[in-house]
Amino acid sequence: MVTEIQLIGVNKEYKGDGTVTDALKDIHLNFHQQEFTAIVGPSGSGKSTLLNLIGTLDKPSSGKILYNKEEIMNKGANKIADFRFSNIGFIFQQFHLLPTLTALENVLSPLFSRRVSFNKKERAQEVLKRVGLANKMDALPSQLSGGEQQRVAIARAIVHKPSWLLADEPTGNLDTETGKRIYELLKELNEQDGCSVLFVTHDPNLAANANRIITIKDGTVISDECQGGGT
Ligand SMILES: Nc1ncnc2c1ncn2[C@@H]1O[C@H](COP(=O)(O)OP(=O)(O)OP(=O)(O)O)[C@@H](O)[C@H]1O
Repeated sequence: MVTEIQLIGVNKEYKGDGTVTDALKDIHLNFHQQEFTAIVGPSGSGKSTLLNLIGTLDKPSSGKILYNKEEIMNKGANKIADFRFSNIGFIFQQFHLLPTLTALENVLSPLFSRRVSFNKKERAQEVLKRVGLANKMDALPSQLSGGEQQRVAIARAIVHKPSWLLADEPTGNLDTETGKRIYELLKELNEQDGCSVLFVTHDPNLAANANRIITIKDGTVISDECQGGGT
């Protein structure tokens, strides 16, 4: 299990149409197991880029990211995918559910073609119950509210038992009250199930309740504050 993630001198540039965007510049950060961290900053400051790099969805242009002191992105594509499957769950603002699959099938989808030590269907049912959707397993995404869809997406993100949950504006598409409940669920997964959580948010109230707040501006970390225990 990955207990520590270290970013050492990480840069990310995007090249295209003759322009180069320096999305992240010389980032040095350490993340530890069971932290509950908010990443904040203005639009375009590099928050999603940071999350994608930590989640092995993309490679730094230079610098290193170490997982328990090991570099993963220099391995082959299959090894990287296996690593991601074992360790990381993603949650997005837009939910990204497959519209023709039921809630249960959506939650099962990361397990297709994967060999696991548990019963897939039982595990999917268990995580749907865990997020409060025991009575919606057979519903299609179109039959669910935004908050319920995000719960399905969270169940899908944790079905393979990752130790790190990376959430890119998980409440960005939800009204304040629903967003708060989704936030509470992430907090519960952190405190009760031991998931490390890194989440990007524009909501200062949600960020204020995290244990650690990292502020990014123009691709650099301008502050990194730990606070005693959150709520
Ligand atoms: N695939 C890409 N190709 C080119 N430029 C990109 C790409 N992805 C992001 N960028 C640029 O990199 C910078 C950082 O983008 P990023 O999405 O990480 O910011 P963000 O802080 O998450 O923004 P927001 O809060 O608006 O989602 C921006 O200038 C953006 O335009």
